[in-house]
Amino acid sequence: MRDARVVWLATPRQRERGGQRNERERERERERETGKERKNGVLDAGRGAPAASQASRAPPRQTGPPSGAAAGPAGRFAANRRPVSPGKTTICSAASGPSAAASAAATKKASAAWANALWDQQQREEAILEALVARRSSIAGCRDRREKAQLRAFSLGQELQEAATGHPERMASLSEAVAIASEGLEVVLAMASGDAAKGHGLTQRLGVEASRLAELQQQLAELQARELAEGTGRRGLVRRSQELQAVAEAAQSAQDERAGLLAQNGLLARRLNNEILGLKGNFRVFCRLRPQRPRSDEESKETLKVDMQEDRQGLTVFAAPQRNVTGMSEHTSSWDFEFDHVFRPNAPQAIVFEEIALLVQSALDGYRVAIFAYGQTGSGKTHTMGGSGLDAKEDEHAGMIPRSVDLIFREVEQLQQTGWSFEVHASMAEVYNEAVLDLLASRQHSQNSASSTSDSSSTEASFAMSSERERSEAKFVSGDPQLGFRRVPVKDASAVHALLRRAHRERHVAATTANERSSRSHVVFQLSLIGRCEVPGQQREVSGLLSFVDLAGSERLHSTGASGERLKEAQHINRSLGALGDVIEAIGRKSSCRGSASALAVHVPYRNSRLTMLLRDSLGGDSKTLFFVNVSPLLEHLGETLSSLRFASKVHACCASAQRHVLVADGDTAHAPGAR
Ligand SMILES: Nc1ncnc2c1ncn2[C@@H]1O[C@H](COP(=O)(O)OP(=O)(O)OP(=O)(O)O)[C@@H](O)[C@H]1O
Repeated sequence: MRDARVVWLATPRQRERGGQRNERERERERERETGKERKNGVLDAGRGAPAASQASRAPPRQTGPPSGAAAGPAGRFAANRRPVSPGKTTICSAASGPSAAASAAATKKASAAWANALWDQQQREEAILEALVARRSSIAGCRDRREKAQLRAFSLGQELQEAATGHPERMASLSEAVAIASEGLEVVLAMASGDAAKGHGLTQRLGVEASRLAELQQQLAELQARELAEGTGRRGLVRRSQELQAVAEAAQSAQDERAGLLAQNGLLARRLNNEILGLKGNFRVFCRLRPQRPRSDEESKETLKVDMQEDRQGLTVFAAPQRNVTGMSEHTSSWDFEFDHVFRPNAPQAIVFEEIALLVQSALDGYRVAIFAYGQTGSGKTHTMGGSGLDAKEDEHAGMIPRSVDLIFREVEQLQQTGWSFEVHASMAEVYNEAVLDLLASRQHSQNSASSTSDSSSTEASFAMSSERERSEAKFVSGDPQLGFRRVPVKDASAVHALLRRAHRERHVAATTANERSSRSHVVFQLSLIGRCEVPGQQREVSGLLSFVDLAGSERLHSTGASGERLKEAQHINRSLGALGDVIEAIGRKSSCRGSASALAVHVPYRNSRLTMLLRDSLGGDSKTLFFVNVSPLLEHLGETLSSLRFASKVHACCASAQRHVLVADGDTAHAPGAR
């Protein structure tokens, strides 16, 4: 376009002047060349046959004249001016004389040299001519081509001028279009530039978004993988939990079955236990001899002579030998007694407890069990029942009560594993001069909390806060002592031990104010046991009662010579012990005629004393009763010892009689309330 525009911009006048100048130059050039040709006229002849000139150039420089005439200008020149051979020159000189010959030879030689030089010059000129001819030919060719090109350019210029002249409007419109297109292009370029900037920003954002997207995709993939894994894990957990549930159900059913079997086994064991007890007798009497206390005033006193046979559960008590009136002979009185078991003075508490453990356990089967300690003052009743201070749970001297409490709660714990649950209540009362005192009553306000916890110190502290007046006023139970009794719920053995310690202190306080009242009163400690079995198909409820009775020391009024308060106490004690004996004797008779109409006619005089009223539920019927008769080792207590042993022997006789009747009437059946 630009070339076209440049060509188009030259004016016709300019182009005409350019053409005239070129033409004049060409004319001048032709004249110069024509002039040259005139000067070189010699050469003009050979211009028409350059090929022949070329061919004549072949023979090289020679020492003699050419052998023949050469064709063409070179040949002609050679024919006119042939170089002279020196040999021929010598021959010529010999014919005309020696000096002439020498001169001729020299001339010949110079002529040969001149000819040769001329020959060389001629050769060079020919070469130049040939080059000139070739150049001229080339120039002529160029000139022709230039002329043709000038003609062609001229015609094209004319065509262009015609085209420009004939289509100005189109050119203008094209130019305008080009301008518009240029503007449009610029706009497009500007837009493209803006778009490029925008595109760059967008590209950057796109990059950020792309990386964010990639990140999100990766997170999604991770989540999906995790979800897959969790899904697998969840499925595994569900499967595992189902398996565990199945195992748990199987274990539960096995446990139920085991519990059922255990319950049945326990039941059978207890039935067997109770049958053994039944065979041994529901009334039993154990005799326990107290050892002589070392390092006491007893060491200097005469001891009672007692003979115990190995092959039987009995003993023979000997009086001191007595001389007859003449003094010539000596007589020793002796008394034989039979009991269910006799413990020697050195028998430890644990051995004694072994003998009563089954009896204690039967209270958990719904039996009413009563364990009495009977004997004169200082014979070891309290020691047998409570041990050293009633709180020696872990002590080897711990008595039957703390050991029984521990056993009961151990058993309760084991029974819980077989589907049993127990409610245990404790009560403690004292019967003094036919009055019943509730030893747990004064702290009733704190009993519930005290019983539900094994923190005995807090209960003791609260108990200590109440004044002695409050305690003494609150403790007396009027009316039916069984109804007035407070039964305190206890959760474990330590709660019971705490109660026992406090009751012991309470009793001790009373003893200081009432002068050895402890030995002049009966103390009754009871645990009521209500058990429920929840095993399917074996549901039942049992209610047992375990009573420990530390009886007041028996006393022979005529031998002690007591009077006043002591006499009154002794009378109450003897009366209540007599009433107890009567009740036991009536129970024995009733048991003897079990199953007959006369059994109904036997009246059991429970209401003859506060003690028997209190123990009404613990005596008779299907209850199990054990009497410890404690014996002092001192000879000086022989009278009291014999009295106690006779009382115990009477009880044992009744029990033995009743037992024989039971065995005859019921065969080997032992009555088990829990088995009903
Ligand atoms: N089996 C025994 N072994 C060792 N010491 C004993 C035994 N029995 C009793 N004692 C001791 O004999 C003394 C009197 O015993 P204990 O107080 O138990 O008699 P008690 O019959 O309860 O008297 P009381 O009727 O006056 O209360 C106590 O010091 C006691 O420790």
